[in-house]
Amino acid sequence: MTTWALIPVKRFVLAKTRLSGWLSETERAGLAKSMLRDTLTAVSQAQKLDGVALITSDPEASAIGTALGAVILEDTTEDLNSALTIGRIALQQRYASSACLVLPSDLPTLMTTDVEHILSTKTDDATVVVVPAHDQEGTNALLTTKDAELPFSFGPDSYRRHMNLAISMGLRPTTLNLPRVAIDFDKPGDLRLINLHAPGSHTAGLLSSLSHSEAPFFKEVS
Ligand SMILES: Nc1nc2c(ncn2[C@@H]2O[C@H](COP(=O)(O)OP(=O)(O)OP(=O)(O)O)[C@@H](O)[C@H]2O)c(=O)[nH]1
Ligand SMILES: O=C(O)[C@H](O)COP(=O)(O)O
Repeated sequence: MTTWALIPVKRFVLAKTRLSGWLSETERAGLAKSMLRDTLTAVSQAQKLDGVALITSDPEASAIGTALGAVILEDTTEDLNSALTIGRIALQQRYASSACLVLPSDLPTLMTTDVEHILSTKTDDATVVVVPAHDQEGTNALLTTKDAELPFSFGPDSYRRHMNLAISMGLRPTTLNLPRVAIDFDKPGDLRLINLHAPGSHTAGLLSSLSHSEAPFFKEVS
């Protein structure tokens, strides 16, 4: 089985809108870049992967991806689920990929061993593995295989939706609760988790540089 990771990256100027009440567009873009670097650094070292692809329309994200060894797929849709669907097909056609691990680009505490753990759960050609976000609402990792081509349904409450979709297709999806995969950074309160679990990460460094500013964000969460 040939397994690829597929990481979607939204244009940095549009990133982290849920933090827009606390951080400027420039700060949010910087945060998204740092998180991409952390995520990609962990994923690209996974021995069980045959390749890593980014799907994006952002030139800077493409440059970061290329520098860290990823293949770049162009996002012509600017819609997450459409982009992932196109990306999965492209990986099948160009690289004979038969399993696809989707990971968002905002997992600053992710470690390579977490990726290996998810991949070792793959038992056959009809495997679906879902790792929920720490709020048990989002999907922070989704492994699908060629005989279990779950349609992508990211968006609010996607964890439950992905599980229900898999069950409705007659599949038996596996849920993995992996604390470091579950930590994404969507809301101010998530900052505590990052400082606690990934003190040496690009993301923690960026956040510490921002904390010297007057951003009200840090006052609220400290
Ligand atoms: N290629 C691509 N990636 C996307 C798109 N929308 C979201 N993503 C990526 O999908 C993952 C989850 O993103 P979201 O939670 O929707 O967006 P976010 O920027 O992290 O946060 P919010 O703007 O607050 O929702 C991240 O890796 C995003 O960069 C899209 O339209 N195209
Ligand atoms: O499941 C999803 O759509 C993405 O992971 C986003 O969910 P989030 O709210 O956890 O970022």
